[in-house]
Amino acid sequence: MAHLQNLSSPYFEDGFLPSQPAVSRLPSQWDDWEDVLSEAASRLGFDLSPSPNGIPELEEWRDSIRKMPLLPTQELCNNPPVLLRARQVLVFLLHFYIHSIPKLSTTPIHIPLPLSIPLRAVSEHLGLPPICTYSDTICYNYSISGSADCLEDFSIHSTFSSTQDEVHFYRIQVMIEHRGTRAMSLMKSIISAVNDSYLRPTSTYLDQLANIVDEFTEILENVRADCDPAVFFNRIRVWFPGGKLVYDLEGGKSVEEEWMGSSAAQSSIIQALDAFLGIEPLTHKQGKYDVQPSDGSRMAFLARMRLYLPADHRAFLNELNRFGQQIREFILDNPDREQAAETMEAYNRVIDAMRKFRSGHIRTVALYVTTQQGKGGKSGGTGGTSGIPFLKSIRDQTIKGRME
Ligand code: HEM
Repeated sequence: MAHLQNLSSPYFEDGFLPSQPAVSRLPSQWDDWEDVLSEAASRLGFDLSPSPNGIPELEEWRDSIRKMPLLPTQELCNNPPVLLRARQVLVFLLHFYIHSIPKLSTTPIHIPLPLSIPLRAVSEHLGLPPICTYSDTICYNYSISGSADCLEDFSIHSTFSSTQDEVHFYRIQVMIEHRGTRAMSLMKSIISAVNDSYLRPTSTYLDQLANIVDEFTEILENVRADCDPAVFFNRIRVWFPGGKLVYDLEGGKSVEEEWMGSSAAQSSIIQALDAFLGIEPLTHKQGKYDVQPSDGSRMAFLARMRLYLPADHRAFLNELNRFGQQIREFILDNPDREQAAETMEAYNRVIDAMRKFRSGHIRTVALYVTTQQGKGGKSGGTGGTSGIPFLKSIRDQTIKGRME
């Protein structure tokens, strides 16, 4: 059997959170960005929410973006924690900018040079699109104080709405990614056991992996403790969507691009589980609920969401996906049928845990999105999907991954 996986990958040790978390403020050279961001949070966060008419009185704030000096990015690229904060500040400025503009016509929004140029340079360096992603709201937006045992140990650097609800919403996701580190190290042990053709340790580690996914479900359901569904729906998620944007470039040029918004569908740890279990051909298969951008390109939603992960994560997940096919064959074709049956049971427990996670997630979306829509909001997910019907289709595909 081919040994496909490079076990020295740092993702098996550190998970997908950066090994050095982002700093909470950029050095003074980039004060212009930080100051305009603080200004946005204080003006936009507390009592204003974006509406179809935008927030015309914030024209003055938007003008300060246009008048910012064009700051350099070269030095940022040599200092990862500072680079990650720069990326996060720039995408938050971008989303404050685009979602505060009155949407009176369908004309794409121009992103002014002082924002567009550094944002595109930093994004290119990280292999991320020039739009807000899950990495920005979650992975580059926290620091740990304490032992990381409880949500309060995670400090969140920036929010759109300046609400505690948004802080809690982000903390839930940071904690899942943080616990994901243990999932990644178990995946490494399983790959190693499979490479050595050991069935028994494979079962033990699969059982432990199922427990971690169960823990994800518990953490997810705790979102209700401190994030009010109406606040989430009306004041938080409204900042996440992407759109068709025209990024100004030097020399009077510009480029028009369409990007989807930030969604936890861009979580590397959940994508890693699908890849590792070999169920990507099911969950990443094109289906009737996949949203497609207006450029005519067709792709399954979760496969498209992978394009919103940092380039290094994408490359790693593609490799992990090849292992996923291998673990299924290892169990199905193993000559030791008795022990293989036990391992299959353990594998199915992980699939069941993923199903439970996705069912818990659907209940959460029903409360935070569907119920709120009934109160007059706009439908669908921030990634542009139909929401529940799409999520149910992914959950049902997950169950098909069970081995008999
Ligand atoms: C208030 C809480 C949440 C709401 C309202 C919510 C909403 C949604 C929606 C509407 C989608 C569909 C895709 C889109 O259009 O964006 C989605 C997808 C997804 N969300 Fe959430 N979400 C929440 C919390 C979480 C958390 C804490 C996680 C954990 C990392 C998570 C993980 C995912 C994943 C992995 C997908 C892709 C579908 C799948 O793999 O099953 N979500 N979410």
